[in-house]
Amino acid sequence: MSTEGQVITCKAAVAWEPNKPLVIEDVQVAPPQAGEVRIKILFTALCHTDAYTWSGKDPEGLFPCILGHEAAGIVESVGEGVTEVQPGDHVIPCYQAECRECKFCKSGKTNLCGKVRGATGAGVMMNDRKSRFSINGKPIYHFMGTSTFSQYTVVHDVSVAKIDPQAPLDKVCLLGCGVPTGLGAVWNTAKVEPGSIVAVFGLGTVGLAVAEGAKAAGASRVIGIDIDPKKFDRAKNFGVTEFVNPKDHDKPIQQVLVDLTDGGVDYSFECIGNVSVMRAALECCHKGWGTSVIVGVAASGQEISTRPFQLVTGRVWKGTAFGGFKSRSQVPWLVDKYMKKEIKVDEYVTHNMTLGEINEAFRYMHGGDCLRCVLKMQD
Ligand SMILES: NC(=O)C1=CN([C@@H]2O[C@H](COP(=O)(O)OP(=O)(O)OC[C@H]3O[C@@H](n4cnc5c(N)ncnc54)[C@H](O)[C@@H]3O)[C@@H](O)[C@H]2O)C=CC1
Ligand SMILES: N[C@@H](CCC(=O)N[C@@H](CSC=O)C(=O)NCC(=O)O)C(=O)O
Ligand SMILES: [Zn+2]
Ligand SMILES: [Zn+2]
Repeated sequence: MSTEGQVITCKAAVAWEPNKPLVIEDVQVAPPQAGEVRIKILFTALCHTDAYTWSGKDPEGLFPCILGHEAAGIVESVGEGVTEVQPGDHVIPCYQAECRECKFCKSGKTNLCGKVRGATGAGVMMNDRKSRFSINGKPIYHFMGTSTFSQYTVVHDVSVAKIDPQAPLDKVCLLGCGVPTGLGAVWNTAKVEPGSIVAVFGLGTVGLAVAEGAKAAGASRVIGIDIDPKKFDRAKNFGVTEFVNPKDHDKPIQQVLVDLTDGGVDYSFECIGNVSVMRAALECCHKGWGTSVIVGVAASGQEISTRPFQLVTGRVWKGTAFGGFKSRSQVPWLVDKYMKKEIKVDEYVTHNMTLGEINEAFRYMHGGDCLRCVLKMQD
């Protein structure tokens, strides 16, 4: 029986308050309005950014909300005026929209899109500035324009990437955030050249994807830095050629790296969200040209600092969101690359669980062995 035009009641994990366990609730999901798409979510992974907002440290965090932004599913119904997807299409919801019409999209200089960002940051849909989620009439905020910890979600049409229907959704859900972020930080933001020396701070999913991207770009050395020595063995499979544990050294880690590389690395990537490490990542770069890319998300109130002399003498400090990928245009391309075995995805999935086990899944995520935990969303 078609559910088009009907309110759907389904299960979702609701964050009622910061840091309190998520609660599986029966949630009412309203039909999509003009320019909106309702998606049946089949699989979602957990990302550290979900945990960050849940912790209460995200200045944009609103409660109660439905978190989640790394997922894949099938279009259930579309609102008026939606032309690029239809019911039955396999899709990845994209927290970074791409409208192709706004000043940002037309600039050719960024993957950021301005069309719906104001609404997604306020936890509502652009049309009427209201939520499509409610529990017995009480509105529940959206998150990052995706809210994939729900069996059904409503997103803006500019936030939907249509993908190859043959692609396994329990794997390609990862292409909604962490893996593209690392690959794109190397390919789009830094534009690493063959022969470069690269330093990757933090060997979680994002850092490993940076290493994978650097290897593919022809880097001569990929130095992985992590305080957890358990990370090193696995990282070799993703392209890391050398390991440094800051705990093994008395000197500041930037000095250790400068000494190891005859003056500094060509490119560094901070994939942790720690502002002291961001400084070290900049200062381990080679004088005259070294570029450091901030990928990690630091909490509200945190600030970066360095001596301006570091920049005067030619080092460059950059940041990246979703690895600079244009979501609707390039996520399908990434799925195709995965299908052709040109990029890894399966290797990042270390745990598979269900929506009902989501609190336990977050505990695994914070444990050292987990890269990505994928939740099966439907019963
Ligand atoms: N800019 C963007 O578009 C995106 C940013 N992120 C952010 O990227 C960051 C990394 O994400 P994941 O890889 O999933 O996290 P993760 O927690 O799996 O990996 C972080 C790694 O850093 C290591 N680490 C922690 N403190 C360290 C220190 N002081 N020195 C060296 N290593 C240290 C940990 O042992 C861990 O291996 C998070 O902050 C996340 O929010 C995630 C996705 C997109
Ligand atoms: N609301 C947060 C923003 C955190 C942030 O920087 N998010 C990244 C994506 S992290 C994904 O896992 C991003 O792409 N930012 C660009 C954007 O438009 O949000 C805060 O204020 O700290
Ligand atoms: Zn993420
Ligand atoms: Zn746009």
